[in-house]
Amino acid sequence: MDHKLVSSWYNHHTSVPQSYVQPPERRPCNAVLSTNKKIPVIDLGGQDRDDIIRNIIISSEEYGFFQVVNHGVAKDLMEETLRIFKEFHAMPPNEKVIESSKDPNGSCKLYTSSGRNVEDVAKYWKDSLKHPCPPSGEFIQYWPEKPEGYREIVGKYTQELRVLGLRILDLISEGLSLGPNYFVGELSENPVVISHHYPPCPEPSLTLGASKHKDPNILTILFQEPNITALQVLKDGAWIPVEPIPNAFVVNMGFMLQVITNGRLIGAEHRVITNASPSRHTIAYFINPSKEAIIGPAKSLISSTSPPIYPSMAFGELLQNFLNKGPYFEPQFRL
Ligand SMILES: O=C(O)CCC(=O)C(=O)O
Ligand SMILES: [Fe+2]
Repeated sequence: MDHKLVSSWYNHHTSVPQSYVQPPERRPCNAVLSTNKKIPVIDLGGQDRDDIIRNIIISSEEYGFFQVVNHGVAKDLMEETLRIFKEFHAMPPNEKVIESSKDPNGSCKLYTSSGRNVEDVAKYWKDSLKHPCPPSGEFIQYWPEKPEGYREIVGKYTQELRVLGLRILDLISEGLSLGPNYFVGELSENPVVISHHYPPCPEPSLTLGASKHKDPNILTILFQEPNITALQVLKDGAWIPVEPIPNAFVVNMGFMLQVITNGRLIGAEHRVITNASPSRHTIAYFINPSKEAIIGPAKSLISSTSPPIYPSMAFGELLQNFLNKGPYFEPQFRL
């Protein structure tokens, strides 16, 4: 694995290897960019709870994305966590492999490109470290021990992100009248954290850091490094760049939330472009259900005038279908 990591070889190249060149229709240089739309920003510290809920629902219906400020996660903890992940990706390749291979069952994983067994038409300019981070503390013995302080800092960060995630889901369930604690328990039991590293790329116009995709989960909370714009959200055929705001988080709905809300909130498609410099790091916190949790339209959202548009299925099975069939899955899955 170590020689395959983009970070291990990118600085020996002045052009991108052919296997990283995207087909013309996917290249950032041929993309239509949105000129007048912006991802909404929501102040979670605002006084008017109803107003916050209204903004969250409108943004989730319209964009499937919003950014949050005054979210309650300490700036120092965000910076510390970003620092520790940056240090991880800067370690020698063999050390990164050792630190991320402690679980024989592979719960903690260091991968490059999409991490899928079957590659897409072209590879992606990215290395990622991924592991579960459940509130029970299970799996922590398989997390990296280096850089020093990793487990303590990432443990603290993921606990705080869980609090924030459940708070946002609570506001969503109130906004949609799903009833209290709708997402507490099996719908949010299996969170995962991924630290993405997008090294500098000599030909950003030809490459992508991550493909166009919907997240296959309930909700994602992303911390992106300031000053580098690379995340783009697809709306009405044009890409909206998600400008980083210092100390803000980007929040997006996953496909499972789209199903639960019977298509009312959208799991928007998004992708990541590359930059000539500097390198970019992001931290994605994914709220995932347990494998057995049944994902289907919430009963309170369906009626004779609003029938279910999706069937119900165990998360494990739904995820497999979603990952195996890719973009063809969603139209097939509709009732
Ligand atoms: O790194 C980013 O900007 C986005 C990552 C992402 O979309 C994901 O992990 O699903
Ligand atoms: Fe994503």
